[in-house]
Amino acid sequence: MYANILDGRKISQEIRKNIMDEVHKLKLNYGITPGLSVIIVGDDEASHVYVSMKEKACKMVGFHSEVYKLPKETTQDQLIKLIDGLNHNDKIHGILVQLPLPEGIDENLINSHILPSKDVDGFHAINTGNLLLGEESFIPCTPRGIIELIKRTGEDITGKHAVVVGRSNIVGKPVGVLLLRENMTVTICHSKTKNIEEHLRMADVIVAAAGIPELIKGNMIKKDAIVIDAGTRKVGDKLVGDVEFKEASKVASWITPVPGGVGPMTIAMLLENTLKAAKKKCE
Ligand SMILES: Nc1nc(=O)c2c([nH]1)NC[C@@H]1CN(c3ccc(C(=O)N[C@@H](CCC(=O)O)C(=O)O)cc3)C=[N+]21
Repeated sequence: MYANILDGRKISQEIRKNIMDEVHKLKLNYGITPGLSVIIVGDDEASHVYVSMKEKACKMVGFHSEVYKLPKETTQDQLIKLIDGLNHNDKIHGILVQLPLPEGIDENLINSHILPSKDVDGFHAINTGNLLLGEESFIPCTPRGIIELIKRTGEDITGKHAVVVGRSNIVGKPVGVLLLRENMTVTICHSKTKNIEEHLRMADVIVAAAGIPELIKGNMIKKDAIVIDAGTRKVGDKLVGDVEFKEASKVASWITPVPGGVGPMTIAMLLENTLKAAKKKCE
């Protein structure tokens, strides 16, 4: 094993500890307890696991947490009514609708009903637009977590080449914008890219967000690259990333494990975004 491990579990614990202290101060000085509502529709097993992890994380840092578990037959109108109520609820500072939503529900439409100031996922068009413009906004949790991990390497990435694999609205696109903000040269590859391997071999930083288990092999990675793996898929009873970890860790300088890398950071950033939303109340 050559690479250094970017331990997302450990880093997220540090972040959570800081959040706990901040929550304590917020309660003491302003009587505010940060509140997060998570809405989940349908019975996708993995989604329910993620949502209970979020709920647990909220409780651990002293947030008020509400989870709305709705049946898969829930209509768009019912969802919008629930969101409207939460928009007006002073106890709730952050609202998150777990994705993916069942077929027939328009995710962008649903997200557009969340008040931008409570949109802790950063998926509302206003936050997405402000991110692109470089204005103050809520930044999506996984991309934020990825940048945080890259910063923790201590390496200077200015002017270096980042290759993102995946162009989703949740990870690929926003992380591309954030890497650009860090002054990297950014290539975004996707399922239609003709020569992914060629791009990958030039990368100083690889962000894998394709959702294809072990798509990226060790021989596609430049020596001493930083490799961030945002893929998580269950293969049998094992959680597998987009990177073939064993081979990749022989060439990369830094690498994230799956599990224990990007996943825990996503949740830590959700807590940070919710804390930020609550703090806005004391300005
Ligand atoms: N509106 C919305 N916001 C999201 O942030 C969102 C979403 N929808 N839909 C699904 C994805 C996925 N996601 C993860 C969060 C934590 C882990 C995580 O902590 N994973 C653990 C392992 C978990 C396990 O054991 O299954 C790890 O990587 O160590 C993974 C995935 C948030 N997402």
